[in-house]
Amino acid sequence: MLAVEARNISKTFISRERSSFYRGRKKVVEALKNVSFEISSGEVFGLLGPNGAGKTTMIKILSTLLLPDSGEAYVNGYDVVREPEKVRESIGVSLYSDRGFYWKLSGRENLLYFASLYHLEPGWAKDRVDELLSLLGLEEDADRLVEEYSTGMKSKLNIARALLHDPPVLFLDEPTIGLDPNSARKIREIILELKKKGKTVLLTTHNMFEADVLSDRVAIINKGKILAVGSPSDLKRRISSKSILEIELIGVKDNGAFETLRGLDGVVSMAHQWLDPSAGRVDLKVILDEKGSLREVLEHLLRTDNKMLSVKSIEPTLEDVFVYYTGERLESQA
Ligand SMILES: Nc1ncnc2c1ncn2[C@@H]1O[C@H](COP(=O)(O)OP(=O)(O)OP(=O)(O)O)[C@@H](O)[C@H]1O
Repeated sequence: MLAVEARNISKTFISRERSSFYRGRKKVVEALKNVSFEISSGEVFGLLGPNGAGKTTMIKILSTLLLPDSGEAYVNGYDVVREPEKVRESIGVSLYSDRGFYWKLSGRENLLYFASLYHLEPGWAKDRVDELLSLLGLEEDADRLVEEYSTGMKSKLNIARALLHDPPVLFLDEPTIGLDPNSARKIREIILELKKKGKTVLLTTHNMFEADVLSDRVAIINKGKILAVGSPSDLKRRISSKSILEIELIGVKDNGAFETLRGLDGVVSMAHQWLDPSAGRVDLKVILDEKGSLREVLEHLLRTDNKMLSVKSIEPTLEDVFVYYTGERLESQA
């Protein structure tokens, strides 16, 4: 059975820029362009893409918080536009941008308050809150004020709130962003625990490791378009006949030092990331097909006046799949 179905969803935002120079200039952003995908019941599905790719917009549409301009979407079989109440009963949502807790209440009091908003029967709600505090590992901090919570604790509380009414489908927007490695690992364990309980999870992330370890299937999204969908191993297999080089350079003045590589025979895609702009340190990924030559790439780079710190031939990761399809890195560039 399909838990989520999106068919040709498009969404454009029109806003006014507020810069003093271009006061009121109209800005049009096509956040989603004909996006389609399906998620089976019980699946963990990752939407992987960089900042601004359209991931949160997609989650907001599926959560009935935003209306699509065109296209159709169904959650748990219900139409997000025509049956929003039924959709809301079926989902738990944890949006990165909106934690919205009451800081002067404890974690437990917050959950009990939100349970009352969901009209959960008070006796049942108390047990449910205890169960969720334990699932999320928040028992010890349950009676502290939320204003004293760390970012990780607030993220866990956010997921607990999404689970209060025991919905079959969960939408988690960047569930581990800004967390220390331990808290991030804990959240990932919780997501896998939820999968074991039969929940369907749609998570958005710009972290390829997270998408890889958690998702049954991943959709790679960039600039409002889905570029590829498949299991992490499927996606990596699509580029397994290519050679992926990771080259670290120092003393690079500008992109011109490596951009000309694109013209070399056999270079199918490449993307860079500035590691330390003041020292000109750049991490460069180059994807070659069978016509490409490592020697030619290195000779080309040595002709410029930067230094090569390391060259590695690596196994494909989801980030390389992203580079292959977009010619960009997933992480932000300087
Ligand atoms: N309410 C809005 N008004 C105008 N533009 C918007 C609005 N919401 C989103 N956008 C724009 O739509 C695009 C997609 O944004 P969205 O938040 O969906 O991306 P994202 O993939 O979730 O990235 P991030 O992780 O940075 O939130 C961006 O260019 C964003 O600036």
